[in-house]
Amino acid sequence: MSVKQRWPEEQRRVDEVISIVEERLEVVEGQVGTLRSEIVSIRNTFWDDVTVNLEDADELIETYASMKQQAEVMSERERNHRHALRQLKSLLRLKQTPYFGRIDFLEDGERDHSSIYIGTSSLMDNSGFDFLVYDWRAPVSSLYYDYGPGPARYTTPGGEISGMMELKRQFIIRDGRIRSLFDTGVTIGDELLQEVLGKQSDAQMRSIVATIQREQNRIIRNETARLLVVQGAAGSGKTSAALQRVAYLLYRYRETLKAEQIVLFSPNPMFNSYVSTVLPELGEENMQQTTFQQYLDHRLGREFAVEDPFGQMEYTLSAMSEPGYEARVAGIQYKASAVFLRLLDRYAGYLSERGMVFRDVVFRDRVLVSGEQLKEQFYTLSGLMTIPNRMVALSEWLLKELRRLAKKEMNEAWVLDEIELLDKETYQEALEQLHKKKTFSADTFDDFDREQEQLSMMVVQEKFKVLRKRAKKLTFIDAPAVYRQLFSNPELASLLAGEEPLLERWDDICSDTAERLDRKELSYEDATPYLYLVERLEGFQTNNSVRHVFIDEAQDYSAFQFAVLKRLFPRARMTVLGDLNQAIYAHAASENGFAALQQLFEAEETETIMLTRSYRSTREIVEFTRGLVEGGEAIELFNRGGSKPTLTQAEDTGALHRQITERIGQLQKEGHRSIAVICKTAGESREAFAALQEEIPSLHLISTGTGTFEKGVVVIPSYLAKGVEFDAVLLYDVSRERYGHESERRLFYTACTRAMHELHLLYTGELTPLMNNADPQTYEVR
Ligand SMILES: Nc1ncnc2c1ncn2[C@@H]1O[C@H](COP(=O)(O)OP(=O)(O)OP(=O)(O)O)[C@@H](O)[C@H]1O
Repeated sequence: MSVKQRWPEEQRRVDEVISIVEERLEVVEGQVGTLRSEIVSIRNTFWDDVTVNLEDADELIETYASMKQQAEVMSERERNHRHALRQLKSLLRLKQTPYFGRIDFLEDGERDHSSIYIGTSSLMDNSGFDFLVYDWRAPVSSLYYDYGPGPARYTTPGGEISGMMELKRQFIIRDGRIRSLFDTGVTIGDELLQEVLGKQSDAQMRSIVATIQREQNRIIRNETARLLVVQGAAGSGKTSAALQRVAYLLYRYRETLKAEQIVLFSPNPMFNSYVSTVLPELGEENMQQTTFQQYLDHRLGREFAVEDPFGQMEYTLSAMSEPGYEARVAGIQYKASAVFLRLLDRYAGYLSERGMVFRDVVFRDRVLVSGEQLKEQFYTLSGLMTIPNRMVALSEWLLKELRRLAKKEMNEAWVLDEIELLDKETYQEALEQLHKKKTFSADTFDDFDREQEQLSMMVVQEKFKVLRKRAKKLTFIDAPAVYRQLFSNPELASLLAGEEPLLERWDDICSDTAERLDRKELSYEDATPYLYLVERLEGFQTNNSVRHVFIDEAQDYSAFQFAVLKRLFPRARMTVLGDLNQAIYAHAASENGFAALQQLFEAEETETIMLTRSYRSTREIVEFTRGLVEGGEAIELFNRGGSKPTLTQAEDTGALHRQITERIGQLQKEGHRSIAVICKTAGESREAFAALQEEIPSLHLISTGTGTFEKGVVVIPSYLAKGVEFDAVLLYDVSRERYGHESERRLFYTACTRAMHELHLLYTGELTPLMNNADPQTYEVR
């Protein structure tokens, strides 16, 4: 029987499942309603049911027990309510699309095959014994992703099960109706994928559970690696695989792993909003999402104005003719490298013996304990102790000193003045304390002196509070000066450099760095090395509750960033996803792939998975874009046809804008919903926006401050388009003037690879040399 003839039979099953879903929905809706009113009622009558009596200790205990009991009842109801709501949402999803796949599997040793239907969550039949739908994350479901018809096997907690897959069927079901049905011979048939990929993009990323590819499934279900490195071409599904992996882990370890124990580091806040719907769509809570910059701001933002990566990017892209440009770029590369990391490690070793810089402890413009004294004391502590342990010991020493100095301070004139200014209550309080201590008696003739002493001590202690607090927080370490020392003492720097010579332009880098530090500015390239040094001195901050860290766009991370993250999350496994062809930051030029990261883990703890096939863009777009980068021929394309990218030369800027406006109008007519005009920098984006806005009133300008991903027509700087995609992309002015440097190749490639269905390049004047290696057959000149 052909697959089409199977259609009515399959639709009948869909109907049956949906009617069961509807029955369940009715029950769960009732439960949700009842629980909700119970919670409201408990909230309203909370105090009625609590016996409040605060008269004596016994009554107090009883009151406490009664409140606790009431609170427990409440939290149990709330838990049940949350659970019922989850069930409700999952049933609502099943009602629309109960499943997307079916496999018939004959297990070895069995006579009959079982039909396994796979959907976004499990559904049991009314007997409670059989699954009408299996969750896509169940062990048996991996058969669907890993095999086509033929011998197949899967792993369960109890061992491996093998057998024969007799059928593999895919469905597109919407609103309870089967829209398409395919039987496939190979792993996940191309037809379904064609259909999914051919669609217009959304403002938010979609889940890919119905069409996960075999190599992506290896990423999603990996449970062995401590460090899982995914290197994949643009559009190969790295982010998608990462998000489905989060959903998988939450399912697989549902007893022990909570969403807040998973952190995703993304390239920018807009990207966070772009991916934030995938997990809820799969019925899971979102993991924590952040950016590395947010972490830097949190750690260093109080002390410095910390430059963000986009500030640095704008500089590297637009300040080429400024004096000092080359030196700064060389500095950016050096300061991100493993060589500089080793230098800082050696510096920490050096500081262990000499060269630490401490701040004076100042009180009322007087130095109470000088930085020199602290330094002397620090180096009397045993060198066998780590620096952070010595700092703790130093802090204890300082606290003792402060106690001693406080006594001395009591005799200072300012203390008397302060006492006179004390208000009545404070005065009274001090006397009461004195009574309590029983040092004050009516018949002693030195009562006045004691009273004065007590008051003086109180005044001084109060003023010293802040000094003690600072001592505990180790603020006596002058970390900016320690870091600055490296850039103001050339002998020290070359001593530490050892056999790994410093840059030729070291002097320029030094003056630039020192000047910025003096202005309380921390450039992006200095921020993480500085933080790393601080942590080497104070001890690494750790977060022990996080179990999984995901780093997307990892090619943009430096050796330092990885080192900090590894130490920050000592109990976490890491999943790191990146594409070296999209390494757009200046520092990446000197980096050797993910080598710096891999060095942080044992080789046997690390697994690497390559994704070579690009799913985002049409065949024509991939044929063009892969010609732009070295090694691009290794990128495989998914055979989804479209039109060739176009290249148009405009006579002047006015003509360029007219062309873009026309092209956008046409694309909109063709039904494309998300269209991006990608410019190189923020400045260029503003120019383009100003020129195009009048003709295209719905145009949005995206800048670093944009927090949510916008649908529609947008103008966006290239580096912010990272990780996201659009139905159609227009590259604004691909002239030699804009993209004249080899160092911009990866940025250019990244911008072009954002296009799903249409890519148009426009320019004025001379064409960028970055197009030189593109095969002219792969694009159309218009
Ligand atoms: N197995 C799949 N089934 C359906 N769609 C997929 C699949 N894999 C990837 N895609 C789609 O391909 C597009 C690119 O995916 P994604 O953004 O995850 O790739 P990426 O490797 O992170 O890309 P980039 O590095 O260029 O940002 C998305 O639209 C995604 O939905």
